[in-house]
Amino acid sequence: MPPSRAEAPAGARADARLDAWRDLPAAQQPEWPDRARLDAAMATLATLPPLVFAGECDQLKERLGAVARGEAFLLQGGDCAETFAGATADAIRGKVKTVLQMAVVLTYGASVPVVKLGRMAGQFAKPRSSGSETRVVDGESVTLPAYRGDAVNDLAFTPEARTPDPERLLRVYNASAGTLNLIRAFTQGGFADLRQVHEWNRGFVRDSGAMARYEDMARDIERALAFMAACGADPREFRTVDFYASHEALILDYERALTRTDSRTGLPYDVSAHLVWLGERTRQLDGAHVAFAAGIRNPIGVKVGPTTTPDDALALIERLDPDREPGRLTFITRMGAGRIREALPELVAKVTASGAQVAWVCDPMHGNTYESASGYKTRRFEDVVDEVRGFFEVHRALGTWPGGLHVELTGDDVTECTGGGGGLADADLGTRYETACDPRLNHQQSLELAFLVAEMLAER
Ligand SMILES: O=C[C@H](O)[C@H](O)COP(=O)(O)O
Ligand SMILES: C=C(OP(=O)(O)O)C(=O)O
Ligand SMILES: [Mn+2]
Repeated sequence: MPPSRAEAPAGARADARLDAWRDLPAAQQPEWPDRARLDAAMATLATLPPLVFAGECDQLKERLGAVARGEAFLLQGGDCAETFAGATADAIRGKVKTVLQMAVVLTYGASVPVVKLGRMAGQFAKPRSSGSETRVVDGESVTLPAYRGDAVNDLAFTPEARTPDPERLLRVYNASAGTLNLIRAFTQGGFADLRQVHEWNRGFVRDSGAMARYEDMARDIERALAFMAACGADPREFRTVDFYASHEALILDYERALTRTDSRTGLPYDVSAHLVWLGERTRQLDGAHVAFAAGIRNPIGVKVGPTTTPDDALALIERLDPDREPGRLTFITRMGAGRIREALPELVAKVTASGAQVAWVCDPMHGNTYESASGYKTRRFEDVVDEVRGFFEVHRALGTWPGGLHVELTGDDVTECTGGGGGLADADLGTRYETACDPRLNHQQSLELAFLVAEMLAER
């Protein structure tokens, strides 16, 4: 049926808003060699089914509203950069399992629901500090375009691999669809059963010497489960979990091609993920990314680094959440362990004083990256923990809610971050350094962080 005359102008207005970013400066966009091929790939994407349903985005928004009110805690985790080769059943299972294991421990510590959100099923594009990379190859200095994620080019250091290829964006769609399908199967099909997840945690604490100090908490969780069962809680209630998908909305052509009108409400949603976030490098108030995010109805995250002023934060709220909708806006702070205690208080205090209710989430990874003596990009587990501790201290002093944790992690036993109970040293980094971009916490470090944060939550 053709749209009624009354509806047509509204639709046209909505489209104009969704495309307003095209006239603005867009940071960190690939230099596609052939615009026509990009347009053809985007035309194909625009015909493909949504990856998520707008109603699910609304449900996540509601839950993030609870996070903002201090009634829930957010756990957001996954790779820095997903890769096509890494979208295997084992790797996906490992990440889902790690997030679920962490969530059980955090739920116990927080005594509120934990919202589970993967940096998964779409996290294929990366902003970079430099647009190019120089290496010495066969004694000669060679400079090529930087790797910008599998969405854009390939990690191999050759001119062919590093040339941006827009057809990769169709592979992003396919890899995201496959990943999301398996996540849904795992989390709805019995893999996520609370008793099973707890058994994994118990086994892990028992078998890993480094985790022995958490045995008491594991036993307490066991008792809580037995108590619930004794009270007659229906075990079927604990067989499934809601698990959402998120990624950085970096490549705006891709995000726009997957933006659709919700058939129920007529409102636009970016159906490439439940939540999308803007990065520290792309959150300019007059830039294309903020304009794009302003036009969609998904819950939105914004990374905020140590140079963010309270005025920046208030202006972001005005642009992205003018109606002060609960759960619409999450600030993901990434200050660095050395800066958080000075940089965060004024930001939180002024945003709170303005009456805006945002969710505050701690990314303790991106402010703590450095190059190790052995030449690997790494992070110290102790710095990660210290930043989270600073985050809790600041919120405690202000009487605000430390709403969640955003971490780069994998379920594999990689050696990318140093420290933790396993005592991973600088010299160990080369043993299994597999990330395509930033160093991730491995399975053990992730669980250890969850137990430590559960203690911080319980102390509140
Ligand atoms: O994941 C975040 C960024 O893409 C990453 O930290 C940038 O890393 P770079 O400084 O190596 O470009
Ligand atoms: C690019 C990232 O972070 P930030 O924008 O905070 O640097 C990231 O989350 O991988
Ligand atoms: Mn990263």
